[in-house]
Amino acid sequence: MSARDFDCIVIGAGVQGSFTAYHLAKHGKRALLLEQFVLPHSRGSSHGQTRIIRKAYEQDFYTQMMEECYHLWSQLEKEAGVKLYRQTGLLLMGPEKGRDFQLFKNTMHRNKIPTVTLEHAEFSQHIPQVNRYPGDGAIVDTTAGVLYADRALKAAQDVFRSLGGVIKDGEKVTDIKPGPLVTVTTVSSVYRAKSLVITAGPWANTLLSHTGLQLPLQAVKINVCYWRERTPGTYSVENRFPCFIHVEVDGVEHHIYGLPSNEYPGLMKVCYHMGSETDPDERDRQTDRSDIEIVSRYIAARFPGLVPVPAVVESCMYTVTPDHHFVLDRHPSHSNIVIGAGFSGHGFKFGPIVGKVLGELALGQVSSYDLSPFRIRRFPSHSKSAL
Ligand SMILES: Cc1cc2nc3c(=O)[nH]c(=O)nc-3n(C[C@H](O)[C@H](O)[C@H](O)COP(=O)(O)OP(=O)(O)OC[C@H]3O[C@@H](n4cnc5c(N)ncnc54)[C@H](O)[C@@H]3O)c2cc1C
Ligand SMILES: O=C(O)[C@@H]1CCCC=N1
Repeated sequence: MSARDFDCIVIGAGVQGSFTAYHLAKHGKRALLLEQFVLPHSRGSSHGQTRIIRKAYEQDFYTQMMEECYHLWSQLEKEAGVKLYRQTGLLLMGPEKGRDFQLFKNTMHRNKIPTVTLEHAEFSQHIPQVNRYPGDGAIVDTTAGVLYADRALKAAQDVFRSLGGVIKDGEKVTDIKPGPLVTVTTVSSVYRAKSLVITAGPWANTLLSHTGLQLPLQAVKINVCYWRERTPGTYSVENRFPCFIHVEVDGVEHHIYGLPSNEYPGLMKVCYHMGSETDPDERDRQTDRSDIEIVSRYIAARFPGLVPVPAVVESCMYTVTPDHHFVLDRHPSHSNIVIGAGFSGHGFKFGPIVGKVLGELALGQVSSYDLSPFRIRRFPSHSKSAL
């Protein structure tokens, strides 16, 4: 095998590509992870200090995947010798009789996820920092918490390297030639491999165009807002404030979510779970702030301990599918090309399991999970394969 020949090439060193490469190296495969930017970078979807991890979901299949995923996160913590997870619980709020609240609640109960339901009196006793509205339900997924995202990405990449994996960063892929051996051309070299995994985040369709496939993916810019506590520590991890998701907030289409103040002292991250469409190469030209206005109004009404003007605004991107479910599948025309895309703003926590599943597909194995919710063929009128 020459230095440019691999068992598998993975394009994109975000959370999903890094964990796919990690999984392949753990299985003794010679893997190459290609990244267009110099690592670490903040131009995709996986940067930033924190993400929510939870078992609370509307669908059983996500909740069930999280069961093993928690073990895989803890395994990486041990291998890398770093703390990646902090348990805080996740407070789910929303109209008690509403569809979304009921879906979350029923999934948690059906799957026997440890929960605590907060009735009105208990809510004001345990969460005095939030104004609860009449008719709102509140239930806590006690398994949930915070993942230290930047640290986690580095840990997966470090372990991958320590197992003999090769990372080439600052090396943008410019062409893909499908075949029994896939040829991948970058700005500075040409590589070949028995299989290829494309985990390119918001750039997925740019890369897929070399293979004759386009998916219904929308890249959106998210304004990541941090809000100042009037009294520092009010909503902090130390003060046992949990992560939260508020569903079906009055008059807005998408969830609002937040994490306890932690990474920036005195500031709490609260965001709207959607943004405005962007070209990933022109992210900073998307200047729409309507999501910030939505969160600001929400904070003024519900979080009296926060100043409703953002103190820090950072940028990140989601790659959204029409049903907000992931794409985890083989290419319809080239079975040795595997695609992980469309993580729709909730994929980080699944990194280790997504890496496992994509690695299995790349190795021609049967997946450990039922992948029917994630198949490309669920988009019949949109996906097209020209090759
Ligand atoms: C603000 C925000 C908050 C979020 N909160 C949560 C949360 O609380 N919990 C949760 O589970 N998830 C959350 N998510 C979602 C999660 O972070 C994403 O689903 C996940 O990071 C997607 O990872 P990815 O690897 O698919 O994409 P990316 O991280 O974008 O990685 C793709 C990589 O491919 C590279 N690439 C692209 N084209 C090429 C090319 N031609 N050549 C080489 N490399 C290329 C890119 O540079 C990039 O590094 C959040 C996302 C955002 C933006
Ligand atoms: O995935 C998550 O947990 C977060 C919070 C809810 C909306 C999206 N991301």
